[in-house]
Amino acid sequence: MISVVDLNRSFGTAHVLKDLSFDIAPGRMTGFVGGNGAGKTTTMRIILGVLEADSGQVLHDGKPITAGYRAHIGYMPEERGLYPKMSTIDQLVFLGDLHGRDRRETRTRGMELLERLGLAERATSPVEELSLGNQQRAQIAAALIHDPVALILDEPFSGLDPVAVDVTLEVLRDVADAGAPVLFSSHQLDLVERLCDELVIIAAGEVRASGTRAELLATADPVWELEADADTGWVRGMGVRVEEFDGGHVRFGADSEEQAQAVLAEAMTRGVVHRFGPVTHSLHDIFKETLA
Ligand SMILES: Nc1ncnc2c1ncn2[C@@H]1O[C@H](COP(=O)(O)OP(=O)(O)OP(=O)(O)O)[C@@H](O)[C@H]1O
Repeated sequence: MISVVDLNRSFGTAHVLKDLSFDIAPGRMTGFVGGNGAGKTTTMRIILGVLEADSGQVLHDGKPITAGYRAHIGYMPEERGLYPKMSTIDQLVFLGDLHGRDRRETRTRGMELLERLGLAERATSPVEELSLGNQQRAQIAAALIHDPVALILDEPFSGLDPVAVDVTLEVLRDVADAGAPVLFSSHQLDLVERLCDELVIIAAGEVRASGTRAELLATADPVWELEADADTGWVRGMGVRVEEFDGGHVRFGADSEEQAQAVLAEAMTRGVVHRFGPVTHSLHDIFKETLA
């Protein structure tokens, strides 16, 4: 388990991380979501030790994280950092060297990774000759080449086509399934919704919500929708919270299923009901609500 505990960090007068705390559990994919400038990259850089916090701690299994453990984390930084003139496979072997890995084994492992990521045919091309999406795949391979004990990935899916997203996801899932904690930031909520086991939503350097997808969805206020052939303005008098109203269509929050059913019963005495039921929330709704 990697834990960040009460992290604070300022740049000049801007206080960008404020008592930020969350866990990255082993064997889980944790999505780190927040708007531009929320503090995701700053947090990741502090976890990796490339930036210092003003206060707070990064723990590994409850103890201060060590340089030795950090060296074995697979990191994909926001500022991508491969050597443009070096071929992808040589790059991977070079990174393996830095981790003291056997060159022949690293080359084999590198080719396997490139194969899985759909980049094997370009293995010997200089990185600068790859398309942006393929450079991104090469970066993912670079984060994985030393069999990392944990993964911290800054926007790993940006710029990837849907097929590449799927293969990358499989590869990351394998790392998590092997027991490593995996944290990735993303703006793409649909992806986060599909990919991650746990979510941490931050805004202005503070955690606004965290938990599993189901836990977050359960925190959302239950909302119902009613569509009838007659005007539904009377719903306002039923003691529920009307969120949207447009003639025969109304969306409202109720404290209980019974209260919502009472609205349905009333609607049926007034005319034909075309549709009635609870509204299924998406993470997108939660995200908007959390950041509102
Ligand atoms: N080296 C720095 N010097 C000054 N300000 C910085 C520095 N690094 C980050 N900041 C500021 O800290 C805040 C948080 O930035 P950070 O990059 O962590 O956000 P983010 O959530 O990763 O955003 P994005 O999704 O846009 O990448 C921003 O206001 C940013 O301008």
